Amino acid sequence: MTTQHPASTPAGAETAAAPPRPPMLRSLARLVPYARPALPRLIGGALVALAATVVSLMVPLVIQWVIDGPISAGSREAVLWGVGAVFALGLLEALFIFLRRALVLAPATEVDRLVRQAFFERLLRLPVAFHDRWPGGQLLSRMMQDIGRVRRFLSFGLIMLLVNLLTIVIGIGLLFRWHWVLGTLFLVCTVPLWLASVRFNSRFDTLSRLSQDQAGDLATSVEESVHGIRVLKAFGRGGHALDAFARRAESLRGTELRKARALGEIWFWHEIVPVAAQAVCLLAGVWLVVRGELSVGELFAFFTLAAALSWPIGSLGFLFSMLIDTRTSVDRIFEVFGAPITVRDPEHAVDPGRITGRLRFDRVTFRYPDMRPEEPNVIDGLELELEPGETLALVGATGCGKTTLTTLPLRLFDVTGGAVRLDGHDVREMSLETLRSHIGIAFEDPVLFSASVRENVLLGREDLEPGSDKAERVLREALDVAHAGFAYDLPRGLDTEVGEEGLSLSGGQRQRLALARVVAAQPAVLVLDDPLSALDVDTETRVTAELRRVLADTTVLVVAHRPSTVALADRVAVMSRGRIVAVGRHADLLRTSAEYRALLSTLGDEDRGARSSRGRDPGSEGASEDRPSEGASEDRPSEGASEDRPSEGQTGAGAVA
Ligand SMILES: Nc1ncnc2c1ncn2[C@@H]1O[C@H](COP(=O)(O)OP(=O)(O)OP(=O)(O)O)[C@@H](O)[C@H]1O
Repeated sequence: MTTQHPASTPAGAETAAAPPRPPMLRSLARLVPYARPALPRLIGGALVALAATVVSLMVPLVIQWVIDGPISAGSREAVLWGVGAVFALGLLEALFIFLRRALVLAPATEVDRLVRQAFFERLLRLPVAFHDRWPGGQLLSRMMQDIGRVRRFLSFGLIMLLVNLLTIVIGIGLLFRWHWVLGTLFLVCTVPLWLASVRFNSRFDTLSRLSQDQAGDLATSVEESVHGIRVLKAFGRGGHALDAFARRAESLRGTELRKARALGEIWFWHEIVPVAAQAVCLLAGVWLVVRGELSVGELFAFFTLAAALSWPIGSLGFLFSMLIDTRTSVDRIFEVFGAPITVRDPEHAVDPGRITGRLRFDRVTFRYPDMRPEEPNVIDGLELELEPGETLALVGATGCGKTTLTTLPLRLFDVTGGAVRLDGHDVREMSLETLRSHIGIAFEDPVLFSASVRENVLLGREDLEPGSDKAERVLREALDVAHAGFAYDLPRGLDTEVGEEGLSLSGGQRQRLALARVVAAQPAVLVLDDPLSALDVDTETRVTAELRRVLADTTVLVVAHRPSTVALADRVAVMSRGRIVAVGRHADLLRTSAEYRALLSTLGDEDRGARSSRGRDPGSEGASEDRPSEGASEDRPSEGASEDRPSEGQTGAGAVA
């Protein structure tokens, strides 16, 4: 992703429509709902910090009293009392600082946890369209880095900023108490500081956003490279990925350096101004003492207080930079919170009762949200109906919209026109939970989680008590149907952790576990997006036969990329440019549809090409790709039903010709 600044959202269209940035206070106020449980302790921490400041400001007053009183009067005992009081005030201040830390640490971590949890929950609820557009690294950096920054600000920056500002106001008020000339001089001397601060704030604000977006880009580089490590290695592109990473790291470094320079500059002003103010005030103070308008004690106290104000003034630059960084982080976090949840439960969900599995695409139109207006709809007024218990294969040229169509019944995307109906109900009228309990999906690219085989396969069966007899039965049946018996031979059997994304397994093994998962869910409607593409033909044929037997009552919509997958179907629908152009039994279509014949011949070519380049799934048993084994061909559902269902030879280009 190229960095987008200042409103870093990944899609160009979304950036253009990005809402205006809220002012600082409104931006930070969005944290209040998450900070509410922690507020009492945070306020307590702020009060204690204020008490520490008040105590520290009392020291100059005691000093003034000691100099003008006991020292002038020569009372040794009173001087000792004064020294004791200064010591006691120092102790009290240290105690208050300790208390502040103890009070705010735990609540800040609690806010951190709450925001993190809400952020993750939001990520889970946001539609697939959102995740298609946002790079993972950007989300990860917001989740980890930005939320961590908010925690640090709540536990330290916010309180110190408030307390130091208050200290400065009270301190300058006290300076006026001793002599208005000194107070005015001190205040005037700080004017360059405030001017430098305004310039710093706007400059640092821009840099802050840039660096945080660049950190997100960097995280995306790592995420993409780790994810695609096999491709990088296979193509020897590790060096290229490293170069790209180094360039991004260098950009981030550059921005961080500019930030550090800006911070260094403001630190300089914050350090120099109090010292310069003291020098000017010293001159004026001595002159006032000589004129008898100020006592020595008052002058001494003035400087003690001015010195005590050095840290609050000096720290402001750093605290403002923290504030700006935090505001940027809050903006970045709330860009995700503010992203619309477009696929949501209806206000009044219908309960469809028992589902028979009639699936109808009713003049369905669909286009992806980020498509340009001149691009045609991906699905364009498509009509298709699947009878309960029917298996329908969807075939079509690459890019015609098959995968897109499979995402619509489950509402991974919502149709942009028409409706998908399940047993006559528009799927948008049902709650997502109900809908997803009736429709299952298996993708060509199977995703497994870092969990055991058992947990992965039973992912959709929350209703089953883990380890119960029923759960075990469902698990074993699903593994049988998907021909995933290899799972029993893994080092810890079904308790074997399959590793991140199941990458410790072969592609075919992952596909079969993903298929077992959808079979175990026992939905009324099953949507299969070429889920057996990594299997050799014989294993695929056996799995297909088993699916047909077990899923006799299940409505199945299967995307077929090869003739052997068409064997699963009662009927075949031919898709072209987002529409169904022919639908019928395989044999009928062979006779009546030239498009189908042409398509099958290309599918046959692709099939052979794909299988010879892909190689056989190492986990599958059976014959070689080109010569089906005897046993396998006996198992074939197409045998004896050659009229209706294509066998390998029939569906290839040769058969069609
Ligand atoms: N997230 C997306 N945003 C924008 N356009 C997309 C998106 N996903 C797919 N498309 C476009 O939609 C069209 C249909 O894609 P789809 O994946 O549904 O085709 P397909 O028929 O399944 O192709 P294949 O057989 O190669 O898998 C393609 O032109 C594709 O570029």
